[in-house]
Amino acid sequence: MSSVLNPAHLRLGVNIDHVATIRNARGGLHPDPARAAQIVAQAGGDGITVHLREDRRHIVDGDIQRVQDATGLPVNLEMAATQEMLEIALRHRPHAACIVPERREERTTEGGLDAAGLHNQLAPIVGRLTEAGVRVSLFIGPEPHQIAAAMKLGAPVVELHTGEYAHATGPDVATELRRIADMAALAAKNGIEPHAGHGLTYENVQPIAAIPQIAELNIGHYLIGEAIFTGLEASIAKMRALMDEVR
Ligand SMILES: CC(=O)[C@@H](O)[C@H](O)COP(=O)(O)O
Ligand SMILES: NCC(=O)COP(=O)(O)O
Repeated sequence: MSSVLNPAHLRLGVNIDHVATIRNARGGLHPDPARAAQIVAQAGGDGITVHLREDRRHIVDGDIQRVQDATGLPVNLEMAATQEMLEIALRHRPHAACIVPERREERTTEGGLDAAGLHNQLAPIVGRLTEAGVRVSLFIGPEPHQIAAAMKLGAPVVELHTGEYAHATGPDVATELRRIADMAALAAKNGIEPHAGHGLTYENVQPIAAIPQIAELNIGHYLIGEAIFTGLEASIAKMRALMDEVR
């Protein structure tokens, strides 16, 4: 059976950006994101995610190759839809590239990509990456018109932004969860592999992990934060166990 319809194993991509945030606080080499990637592999992570931001606030250009060389795990490069990032992605040819919206002044990626409104800007980027053998993903909000736009662009993957779910309280939690579940089902029905991520924690991961069509979660900030207290291997193992409990 296709992995879109029944992903046997919910993959965990670990975003190691914030290892670089700590490194950059002192401008040296420690802690090294490449070493973090090796620990992700030891801990049973299925992939490494890095977001090369235009302002290089965490991962920097030289990290990409070092992270790619550190393990045999697939690397998912998150990138803005710019010529500069396209050239970098084509040079490194990661397993996957997830196109994300970026605003320099934002604290984090606050919403999804407007794949519908940016069709003309995204189409050549999706095309060039696809030709280069890179699996393209679009980081979108859980909205039907964004799934339709991803279909029109021929993206094989969408990553549903879980930030609004993660920040919701009271009855809004169920509403946000339903939006994500419905859009995961819609994506899968249309042959697009749904992933999810942003703001996921030990407390909120299980309802998302239980959505049967979702094939991969990308989790970063919380895992790196927990690693300060328990170690990176232990924080990943605990997240993995929580995901496995519901699949
Ligand atoms: C797109 C996304 O969600 C990630 O890139 C992740 O959150 C990285 O951290 P910052 O958003 O804090 O840069
Ligand atoms: N695409 C989401 C991601 O990579 C991790 O987001 P977060 O867990 O750092 O919020």
